[in-house]
Amino acid sequence: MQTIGFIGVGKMATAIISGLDKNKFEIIISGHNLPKTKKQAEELDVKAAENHEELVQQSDFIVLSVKPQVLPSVLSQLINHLSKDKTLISIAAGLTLSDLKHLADSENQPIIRVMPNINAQIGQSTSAIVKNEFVDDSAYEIAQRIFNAVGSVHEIAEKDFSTFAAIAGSSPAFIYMFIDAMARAGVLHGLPKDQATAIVSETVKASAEMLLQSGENPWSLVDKVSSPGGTTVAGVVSLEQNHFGGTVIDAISATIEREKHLK
Ligand SMILES: NC(=O)C1=CN([C@@H]2O[C@H](COP(=O)(O)OP(=O)(O)OC[C@H]3O[C@@H](n4cnc5c(N)ncnc54)[C@H](O)[C@@H]3O)[C@@H](O)[C@H]2O)C=CC1
Ligand SMILES: O=C(O)[C@@H]1CCC=N1
Repeated sequence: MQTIGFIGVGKMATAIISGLDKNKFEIIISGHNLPKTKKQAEELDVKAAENHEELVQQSDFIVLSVKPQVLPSVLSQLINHLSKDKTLISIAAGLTLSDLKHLADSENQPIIRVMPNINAQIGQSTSAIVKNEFVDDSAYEIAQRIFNAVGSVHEIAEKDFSTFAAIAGSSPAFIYMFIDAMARAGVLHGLPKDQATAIVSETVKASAEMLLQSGENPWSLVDKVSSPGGTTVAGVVSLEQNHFGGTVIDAISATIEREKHLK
């Protein structure tokens, strides 16, 4: 059985570990506070390493799940313990395969970059994956299996990772903002907040399902909902007049821009 080590056990690592079948993968974790790591290991039903070095020694795959600003110092502690039969997987935003190779101080270290999202927590992450030339087919297939266990995996070119990170990694936050704003409008007009949030969430979920299942493009569905002289088109025109599309595009561009300056 392959052993997967997670360094940094915060929101993302916890979400991913929760979705993995412990009968198919051996899982080991290490953090920066041993008593806390041991408690997390108990809760997640996985092993705790005494330190990062021990984790690396015992792991076939090492998932770097710390913040991008912390990752360089973590990786610098691992340099002397890495070998070509161990694959590094980074889920950090903003650090390229080339940055990671440089930080690992190795010319031919197998490295995979993945961008998951918070929906891993319910087994529905939309993740992107890319590898360097030192990852063999079998390691790449196992890495894809790890992230397929918590959602879907898209192979994309590394040049598109910043864009993917914005429209899939960060976008759940923007979607929650949209849901909350619409629910608040429901409250303004008399509905209880919990009920309004549930109503909007169900509608957002079904509308996304509709797009995926029907294969129609979003604007043709907008037109289907908008009766001539009816209610929907009044709201559609108000959104347009208030720069809804442009505002969303600006937010994605700002997110992409920030990703490029994280390290
Ligand atoms: N939160 C999200 O929605 C997403 C996050 N990511 C990426 O995932 C990575 C982790 O993000 P989160 O889980 O959100 O952050 P987090 O802050 O919840 O988790 C990071 C964990 O690392 C631990 N840590 C700090 N210093 C450490 C060290 N020296 N050694 C070991 N552990 C240490 C912290 O105690 C914390 O538990 C980041 O690089 C982020 O860019 C990627 C996609 C989505
Ligand atoms: O906000 C962040 O930096 C991370 C990357 C994608 C989602 N959260």
